[in-house]
Amino acid sequence: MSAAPIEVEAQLATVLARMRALPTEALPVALALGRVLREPVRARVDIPVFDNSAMDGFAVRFDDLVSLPSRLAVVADVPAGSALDPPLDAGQAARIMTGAPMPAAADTVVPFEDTAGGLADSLGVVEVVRAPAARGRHVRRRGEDLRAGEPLLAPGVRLSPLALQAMAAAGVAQAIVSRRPRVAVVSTGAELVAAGAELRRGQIPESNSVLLAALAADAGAEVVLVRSVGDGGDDLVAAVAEAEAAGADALVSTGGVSAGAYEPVRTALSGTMAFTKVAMQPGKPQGFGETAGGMLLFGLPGNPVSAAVSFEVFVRPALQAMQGASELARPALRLPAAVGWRCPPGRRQYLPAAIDRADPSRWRVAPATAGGSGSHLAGGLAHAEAYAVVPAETEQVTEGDLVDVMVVA
Ligand SMILES: Nc1nc2c(c(=O)[nH]1)N[C@H]1C(S)=C(S)[C@@H](COP(=O)(O)OP(=O)(O)OC[C@H]3O[C@@H](n4cnc5c(N)ncnc54)[C@H](O)[C@@H]3O)O[C@H]1N2
Ligand code: MOO
Repeated sequence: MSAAPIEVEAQLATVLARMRALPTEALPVALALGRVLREPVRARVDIPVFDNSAMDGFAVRFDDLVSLPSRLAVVADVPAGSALDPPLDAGQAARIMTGAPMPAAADTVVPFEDTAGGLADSLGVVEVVRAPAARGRHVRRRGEDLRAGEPLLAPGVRLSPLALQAMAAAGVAQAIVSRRPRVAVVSTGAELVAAGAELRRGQIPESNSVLLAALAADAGAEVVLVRSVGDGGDDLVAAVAEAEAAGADALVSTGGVSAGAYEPVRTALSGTMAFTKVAMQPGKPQGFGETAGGMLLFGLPGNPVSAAVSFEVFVRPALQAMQGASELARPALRLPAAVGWRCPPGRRQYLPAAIDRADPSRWRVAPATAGGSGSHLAGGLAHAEAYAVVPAETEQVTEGDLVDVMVVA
């Protein structure tokens, strides 16, 4: 562990170089939320599908409204879903509802509100009292949003509820998406007991597996195994075998990668993982490798904040790449610091942070805890929604300095 630490980008490049895209699967659009699209989607139908009314009222010929009030004979009734296309002569109108197809003979819609009788007196003769501003008013044109065959979504997009709606509206029934990465989470440490259990001296609640399983699921993964093992390497090796048997694409462990006497990951997995010091705080010791069977191994440091930051910096981009996502990074902002804080010398700082939104036109970033950047300050994560990312050369952030912010919530 005496070699000089390597840059974050160098370690990330090592990780990403090993990534292979997972297989694809076809899913009904309604089940594709959060999946990464792997094939382009084109509209199958026009949006709107046909010229239709934007208002409840009357489909008319604009030329019939040159002098007001204008009395027109209502010769048809066209509800939404109707296939009718009633012919209209001069002086005739059709009652029409929002979303119903425009009669080919009409060019404009007059809402009920602009007639003398309104809905109550709408099947007989309509007296138009206010004219639409122009021909075509209140008519939604076929294909004005999107035409059948036009591109709708590109591969690499993670499907949001809005994107799913657009697909369905364009008549697309299924999406070709990435299979979810299968992730196993293994905490190591003899001191760890399940949260809520009685603690004897030396023991602490196990929290990293909760964190990492949630982060993995949030990154689109299926968590196939969660284990907490002691410091004996055998249990860890058994957990690795169990993860492979469960078909895991990646195993994310925490703890046991630094310089102590009992480091199960470093010792038991030394043949399959490389251990590195990375110039970041927290998250300095990192392990990464791959089993003979092709399961990726991420050996993250055990300190809770170190585990959280390491996941963001290395594991999340890797899971994104496996899914074929075009965007590997979290959204980034540059915000002024609300207060000053100290930074570790020579290591890029990832400080759990909260965003002060009091002034909507000037968000500011502040440390999530008063305690600063200690990697053991798990309680501070309760209020963290971002990391302030400060270059290795910076020793002090001063109030008002612009800081890079990685938004994670
Ligand atoms: N002599 C040195 N000691 C340490 C170095 C070093 O360079 N030289 N690096 C320090 C840094 S930086 C970190 S980070 C840690 C990483 O240590 P490990 O990855 O080996 O992790 P552990 O020692 O097992 O645990 C560290 C810390 O985190 C707590 N922990 C671990 N797992 C969990 C869990 N699942 N849930 C909650 N808390 C957990 C554990 O109790 C320890 O307090 O090493 C430094 N030491
Ligand atoms: O790298 Mo450790 O993660 O500083 O606490």
